[in-house]
Amino acid sequence: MTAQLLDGKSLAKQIRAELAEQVAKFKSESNVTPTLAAVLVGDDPASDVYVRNKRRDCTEVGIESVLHRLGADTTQTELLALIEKLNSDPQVHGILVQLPLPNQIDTEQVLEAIAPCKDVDAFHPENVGRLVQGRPVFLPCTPHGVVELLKRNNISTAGKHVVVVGRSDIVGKPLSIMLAQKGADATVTICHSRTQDLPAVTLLADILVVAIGRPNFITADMVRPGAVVVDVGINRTDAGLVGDVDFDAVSKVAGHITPVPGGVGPLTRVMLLINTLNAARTATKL
Ligand SMILES: Nc1nc(=O)c2c([nH]1)NC[C@@H]1CN(c3ccc(C(=O)N[C@@H](CCC(=O)O)C(=O)O)cc3)C=[N+]21
Repeated sequence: MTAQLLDGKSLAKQIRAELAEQVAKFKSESNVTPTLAAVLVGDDPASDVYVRNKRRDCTEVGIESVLHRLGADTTQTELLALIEKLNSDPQVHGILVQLPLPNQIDTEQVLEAIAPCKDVDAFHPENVGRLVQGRPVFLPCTPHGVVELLKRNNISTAGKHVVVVGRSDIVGKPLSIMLAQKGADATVTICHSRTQDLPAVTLLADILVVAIGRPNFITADMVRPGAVVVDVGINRTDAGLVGDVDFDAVSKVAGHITPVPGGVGPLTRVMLLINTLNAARTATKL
């Protein structure tokens, strides 16, 4: 192991401490408690854990979280009715509908039903559009977590070649756009399952970000010595939780690397808290 570890877990803890102060100040000035409504449909055990962790984070910083648990057989109409209720509830500042949703649910329609001003995941097309135009209200949590992890470790992206592997709507696509924008100023290449000679491209990366959901997919021969490697993958295998990067091998060649767990994941959760506080600020005009 020669690479320097990018410790998301302790950074997230530090940011939560900063946030707790901001939340306390906001509460005393406004007499309003920032509130997140979390909607959990069905009984996926992983989703259960995620939502529990998010709610624990909320408690830690003084944000109220209200869980709405719906059965696996919930209909589209029932879920849309709940979202409508949360949209018009002035006590609720942020709405999180945990993904994935059961098969009978039209996910796109559900995400579009969330009021954009309460869309703390930034999944609504209005918020995606605003992000692309460089005037976001909310930043998507995982991409924002990656950007903040780099920033707080003094890793500049300006002028650097960032190679993003994965083009998902929740990570690869928005992250690529954010990194190419003014302020971040990276040169961005997006790779995906149809990319020809992927190692030839990843070897060019000053900063390599991987978000594809394939355990240990990135091997040492795909990484330029000294590169920064950010692993967004969360894969549950028989060997436990592993990322998309073969950590043991890649950490011998990389300059910096994120672990899984303890890398990007904890920061994703922190960004949800930031968005919820900002939603409450906007609703309260403070
Ligand atoms: N509406 C919605 N918004 C999401 O942001 C969202 C979602 N649905 N569905 C699922 C994915 C996944 N995701 C993670 C967040 C934190 C960790 C995290 O904290 N990971 C810990 C380990 C936790 C564990 O043991 O699983 C770590 O990497 O150290 C992981 C995954 C958010 N997602």
